[in-house]
Amino acid sequence: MDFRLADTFTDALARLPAQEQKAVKVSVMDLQLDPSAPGLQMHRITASKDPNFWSARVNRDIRLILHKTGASLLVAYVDHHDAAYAWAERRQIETHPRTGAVQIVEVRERVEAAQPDLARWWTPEETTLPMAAEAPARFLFDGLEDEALLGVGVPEEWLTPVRRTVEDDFFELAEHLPREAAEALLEYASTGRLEAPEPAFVEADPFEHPDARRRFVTIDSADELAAALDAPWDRWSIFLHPSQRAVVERRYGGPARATGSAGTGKTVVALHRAARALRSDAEARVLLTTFSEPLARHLEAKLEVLLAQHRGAAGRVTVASFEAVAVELYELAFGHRPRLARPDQVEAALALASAEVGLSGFSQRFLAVEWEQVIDPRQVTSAEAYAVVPRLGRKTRLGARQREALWPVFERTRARLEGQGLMTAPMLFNALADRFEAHADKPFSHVVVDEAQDLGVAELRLMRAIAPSDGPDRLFFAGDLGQRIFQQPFSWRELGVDLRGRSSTLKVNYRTSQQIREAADALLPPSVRDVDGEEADRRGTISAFEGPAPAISLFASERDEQARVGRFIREGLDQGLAPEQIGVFVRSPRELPRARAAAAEAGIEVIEISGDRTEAEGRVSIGVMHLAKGLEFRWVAVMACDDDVLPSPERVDAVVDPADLDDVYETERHLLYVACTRARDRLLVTGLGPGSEFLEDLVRSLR
Ligand SMILES: Nc1ncnc2c1ncn2[C@@H]1O[C@H](COP(=O)(O)OP(=O)(O)OP(=O)(O)O)[C@@H](O)[C@H]1O
Repeated sequence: MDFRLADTFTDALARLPAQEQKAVKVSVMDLQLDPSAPGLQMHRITASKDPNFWSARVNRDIRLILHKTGASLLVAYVDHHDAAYAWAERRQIETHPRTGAVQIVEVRERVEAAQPDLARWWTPEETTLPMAAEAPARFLFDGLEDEALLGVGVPEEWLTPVRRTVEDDFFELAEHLPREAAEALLEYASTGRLEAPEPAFVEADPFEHPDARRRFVTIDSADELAAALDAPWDRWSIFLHPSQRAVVERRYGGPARATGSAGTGKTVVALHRAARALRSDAEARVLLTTFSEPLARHLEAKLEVLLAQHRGAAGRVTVASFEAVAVELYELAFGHRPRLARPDQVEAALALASAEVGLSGFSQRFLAVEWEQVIDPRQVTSAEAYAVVPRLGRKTRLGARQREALWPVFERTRARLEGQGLMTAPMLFNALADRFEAHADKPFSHVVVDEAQDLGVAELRLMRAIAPSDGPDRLFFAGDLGQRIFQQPFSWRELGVDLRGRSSTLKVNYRTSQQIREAADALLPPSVRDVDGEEADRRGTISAFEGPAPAISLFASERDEQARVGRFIREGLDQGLAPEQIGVFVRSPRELPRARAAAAEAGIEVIEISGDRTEAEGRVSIGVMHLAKGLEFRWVAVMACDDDVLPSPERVDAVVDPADLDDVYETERHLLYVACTRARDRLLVTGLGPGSEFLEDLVRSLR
């Protein structure tokens, strides 16, 4: 007999107090060992339309709800006695006649009995369209055939309510529908496209249908059960969206990538891929890497959840930032720690070299950009190499003469840094890439990279060099081109990382409400292509839940702005949020005092997000937008979006190549997008009037 858990059970378990959770876990473990479990005093729930629902006694008050058939025992729910019975009486578990997926379906009569006002959904003749003052309401799905609605998993009994849904009712209705149906309808409501039905899943076990697997998990061992019961609040660790699962389970013959807008679960997919490599291959040595150490620590904590019952696996995985892993590998390979040059040391070396050579006609700024974007990452180490290096995307053309004149400056700069025993980060990555490219013996069997949009040329070379180039699933990248804030675009294919046919886009946003996501998406083009022509398309993305629209306010003075953000923070705290569930972001350190002042207005302590820490109990997190990446908060305020703050005037002024201006604008937009998409439930964007030009797109999306 198959033993299964439903997400409705793990969600309900997560809501119980710790003591009761413990008792429930013991009962569920007993049940797995012996499905007849006489100690649990099972009773059929006769008031349910579904004859297979049973209750099982955990203690005097708590009841498990089980769904038993000849072939399957499903733990469906848990709650206090009356609430548990009411849950089962209101539902039935059935295989959808068209899709073939098992669903938990709410029974019409019970819904009507519990919420009489919803009876209107089934009485179309009485449903009249409410008259709105501005836009007249309309039935959202009136034009769809039954067959189309059934094809996306709408239960038969719910066809009428779906047909009669008006916009204001939609999210309430969606709560009652299986997720696959709600998502398909939401996509239809926002794009006018209804996904084509999959061929029905007739032969196989209906619990194995991809839509069933997002809510039911089959448990094969006591270890698996313990892992699921230990972290019931980490839904992502067990229940994946079919599009996530497809990427997690696919066997890739070459490097592969998952893209998707912020919050679609790219990190979740990266974590599952790393865990899968570790579990499926006892010899695997996996690198899971991302762009900063705090994010690496977040990944590590989450990976622990996935590997809770695979103790041996933990010793075979390294979780570290791009730079930290490079430093560690360098030490192992060369026997000493690299000393990394600070930006001011590089600038000083360039200035000295330029003076020594007597270079004229090129600004200091030009030299710095040429070094940062061409010479250093592309490891140009000779005049001959510089003469032919492609200066991708640079609009300032450099003829042979000019390159000849410039080369001695870069040569001396490199020599000076080396003489001081210093390396830049790209030098470090390239030195290691050279070393490992030449060796058949690689430090890792699998490399999984999160935040891959911010890999530079040298980092990508390194990632490619430290895992074998043959064999499946060696290199996996998760990233969103719309969140690129550090690196210039370049061709991955030119570096031997060809993603053609192995790039997938995730479309369901689990983090951010529909309203916040729609506003933030307005900051970016709907679809972008990378240098190699691979498309990342944000169209058709939907959020798993809805909430209030974001608020955008401009003020005449910083004091007024701070008072508004202070009230926002206080409101969150008064509504029961923990301070660490609130984040406040600004463009640069110069604006941080404004965030501090706002928190002071709310009478709450802050922690400043840094390279080492992102949150602290009892404190609101404040930080610059660059460090917002990968984080999430229930409520977010993005402050100081003034017209002379965003885009950063320093960056705009420093542009020497006209091509860079577009890139500065693009990455400044990305920063605002990253900051806004950290919000789960509420977003407030503020600034001094007239405000950043980027706010116009946000405002337009709210009209
Ligand atoms: N299948 C799932 N079930 C439940 N929650 C999920 C699922 N997938 C993702 N989430 C949750 O959604 C949120 C966003 O996921 P994640 O951080 O993986 O997204 P992302 O695409 O990497 O975001 P970003 O681009 O902003 O870094 C997280 O809180 C995560 O736990």
